[in-house]
Amino acid sequence: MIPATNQRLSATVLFIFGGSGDLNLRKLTPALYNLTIDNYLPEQFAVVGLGRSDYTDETFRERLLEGVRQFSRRKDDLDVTWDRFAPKISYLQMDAGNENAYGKLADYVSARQTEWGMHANVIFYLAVAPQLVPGIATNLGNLPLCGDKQNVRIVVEKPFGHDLKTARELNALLGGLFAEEQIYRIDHYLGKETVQNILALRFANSLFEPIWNRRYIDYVQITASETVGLEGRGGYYEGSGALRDMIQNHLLQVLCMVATEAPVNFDANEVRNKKVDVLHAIRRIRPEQVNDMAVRGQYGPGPINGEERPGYRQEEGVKPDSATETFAAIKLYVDNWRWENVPFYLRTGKSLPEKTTVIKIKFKAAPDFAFPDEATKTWKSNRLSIGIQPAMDIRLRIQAKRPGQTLALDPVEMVFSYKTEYAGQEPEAYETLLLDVMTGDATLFMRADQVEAAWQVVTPILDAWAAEPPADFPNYAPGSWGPQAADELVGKDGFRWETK
Ligand SMILES: NC(=O)C1=CN([C@@H]2O[C@H](COP(=O)(O)OP(=O)(O)OC[C@H]3O[C@@H](n4cnc5c(N)ncnc54)[C@H](OP(=O)(O)O)[C@@H]3O)[C@@H](O)[C@H]2O)C=CC1
Ligand SMILES: O=C1O[C@H](COP(=O)(O)O)[C@@H](O)[C@H](O)[C@H]1O
Repeated sequence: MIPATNQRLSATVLFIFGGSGDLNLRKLTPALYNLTIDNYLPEQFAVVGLGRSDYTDETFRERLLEGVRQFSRRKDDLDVTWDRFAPKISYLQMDAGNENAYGKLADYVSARQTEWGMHANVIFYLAVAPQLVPGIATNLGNLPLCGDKQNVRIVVEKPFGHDLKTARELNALLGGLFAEEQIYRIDHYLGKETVQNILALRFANSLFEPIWNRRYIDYVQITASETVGLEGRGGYYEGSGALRDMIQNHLLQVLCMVATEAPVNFDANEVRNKKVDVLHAIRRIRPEQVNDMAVRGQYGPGPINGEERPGYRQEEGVKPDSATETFAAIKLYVDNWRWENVPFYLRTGKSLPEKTTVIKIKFKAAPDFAFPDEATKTWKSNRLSIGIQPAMDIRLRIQAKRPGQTLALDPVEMVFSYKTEYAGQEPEAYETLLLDVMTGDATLFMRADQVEAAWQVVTPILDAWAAEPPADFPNYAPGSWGPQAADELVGKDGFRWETK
């Protein structure tokens, strides 16, 4: 989390493997640029992009400036701030598979330390495809400078492993090369303001905690829907699918924020211990239960918002008979004192009608016997909606008396909106996360056991789906809310999906 005060950071060298890639262009450089505007970066700061592509420092900076123009949340005073930031950027052409090239990184750090006259923190950010991670980590781990547990950190992007086995292998590899406190496994949802705010809402207000349990809550729904299709990421997505891409990481982390017990303090390990307890408490789905607890879908061709779209199987990099799911909905139970038998429904998908991530917490209905029948026609139970994005808000639905001489009731909402309250100036997730890596705060990052516990939750579903290829793919139209079976998943419990 960004420190309450504009605390001074130590001198830092940040290496970005995948400097020439999309993540750096869209997210990392715009985030660093915004941290520059806010004066969070230390005076002695250097960022080095790495890749095989041919750039000079100058052409690399030009490319990144384009990225800032296109993707930064703020562009005001662009020339002035860019001139302040650009000299800190350089490019190093290097094939990550060439183990002899890594000495150059150590030389670069020594040169900066000599120039600055001080020791520097060193961060290696691995913004590369997952298959490159073991090799890069091994070469870095062999550098003597990485023995400095205090000041050298490695950041690993998602996906963290392809399944439980490969996640364990990667954890074992990283654990043999680095101390756990040096390893920062990114889940960018944890950097979102609205996700962090769940803990503030729950534990900085006395109002909610007494009713935040099975006695008062009917169910929890977490939806992360996207209108986009593959956006050229077929090569990655085809081997992943919605369950691995979104639920194993982002949505389970959001579930943990909703379900966790109160931490005693906000130390990284305390918060992560409490969250991993939730993952351990999730009821294991037995193979014969998978069809009752999980639904998968894949979009076909068709129009979305007036635009004709190819089906998933027609996208580049996708097999014509692909069994990869672009939609997944699952039902989970958290078997502990607080949550016994409260269903948690999670769903995500591509080519859906809207881009939204929202949590709906539905409370049990109040008894209505005292009110006349006419008054209860629109009776709705209380519901807390936590808008993660694009709407960043919290809405509490209550019943109100409609003004007039008759006793009629309407459901109405009490709203807290970031836009009205904070003028929409929230930092992007990557700003928060990069700053956290620089300050050495791992609270919002995944610990090895958390990643593995999350894989354990989805493993039975992944196994069952792999064993039985879907017979009905493609089974939803672009612009719809996924396959009909997803409605039945909640419908058979007497509920329906809620986005509005
Ligand atoms: N893009 C996004 O919005 C998001 C991406 N991620 C994750 O970030 C990671 C990177 O994704 P993304 O930026 O989209 O991928 P890209 O394909 O755009 O970039 C891959 C990068 O890896 C570099 N690279 C590939 N092979 C080598 C090599 N042998 N030696 C050195 N560099 C190499 C490429 O550089 P060059 O070609 O110059 O060698 C390029 O800079 C992935 O794990 C992805 O899942 C996570 C969330 C969002
Ligand atoms: O990690 C990923 O997240 C994005 C969605 O992120 P958001 O912040 O826009 O909600 C998703 O499109 C992508 O497939 C996935 O890899």
